[in-house]
Amino acid sequence: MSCKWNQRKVRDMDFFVEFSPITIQPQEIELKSFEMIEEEIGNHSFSEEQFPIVKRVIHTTADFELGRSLRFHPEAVKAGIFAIRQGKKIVTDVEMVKAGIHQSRITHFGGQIICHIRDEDIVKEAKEQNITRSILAMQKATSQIEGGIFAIGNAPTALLELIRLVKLGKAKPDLIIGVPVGFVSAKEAKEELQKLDVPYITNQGRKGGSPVAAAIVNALSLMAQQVNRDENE
Ligand SMILES: C/C1=C2N=C(/C=C3N=C(/C(C)=C4\N[C@@](C)([C@@H]5N=C1[C@](C)(CCC(=O)O)[C@H]5CC(=O)O)[C@@](C)(CC(=O)O)[C@@H]4CCC(=O)O)[C@@](C)(CC(=O)O)[C@@H]\3CCC(=O)O)C(C)(C)[C@@H]/2CCC(=O)O
Repeated sequence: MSCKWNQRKVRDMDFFVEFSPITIQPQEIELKSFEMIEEEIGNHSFSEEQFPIVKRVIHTTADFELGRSLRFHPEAVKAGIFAIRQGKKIVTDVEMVKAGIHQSRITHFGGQIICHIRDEDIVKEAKEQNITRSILAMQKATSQIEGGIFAIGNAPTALLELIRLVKLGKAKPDLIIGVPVGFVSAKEAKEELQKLDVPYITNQGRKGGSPVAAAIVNALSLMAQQVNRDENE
């Protein structure tokens, strides 16, 4: 499908929506969405490499304020793309993040997505210790893998524990995607993350969530694929 063809289709979208919504192709809907996001976002200071991630988060949430609240460590995008292309593991805090990640784009590079929140040992130990499963799941993941991408979209305690483990030298992630949502400790955990000298992608404030974390990984995996294509040309 050529680019010109796509652009014409997008311009013709109003016609399709009005007269024949059933004929709209999924790709066309996504293209139209991204066109609308670019039109509506206005001035911003995100770099060329950061902007595709911002756009995908807005696309997922329809929330410009959330998109604009994203914050990037200067090395974050490069580190994320590199880790995916190296087939590094992706650790998620909850199953919702794992489910939202475009799996084949990760496995294509030899990568794997891991989530320990439902592991029997984690459930049992959390009850015994009376602490969150999220904390224990992070401890388990960091004890088993070197580097990797940690994508946290739900649990503030997962992010706080990961930060603690990094500070102790017990974890050295290639990238931390820290966008937990909510009222208790979510905002504060993200502020702490921005003090670390580890590549991170986060946002300011209470907003976030599993779809946001998954969207960020998906944007990075698309970019990793593009780098591969560019190198093979
Ligand atoms: C405090 C927690 C919050 N959870 C939120 C929102 C959602 N959580 C869903 C589900 C199904 C799960 N949440 C747990 C991770 C569970 N949630 C918590 C904890 C109590 C503590 C986490 C923390 O403070 O860091 C956490 C339990 C734990 O021991 O870690 C989950 C494990 C609960 C469970 O089933 O036992 C579970 C994840 C299960 C899995 O992946 O297998 C929701 C889908 C619930 C819903 O809305 O129906 C939802 C998902 C939101 C998202 O985008 O991910 C909050 C609101 C974020 C809240 C944290 C903030 C707050 O309360 O202020």
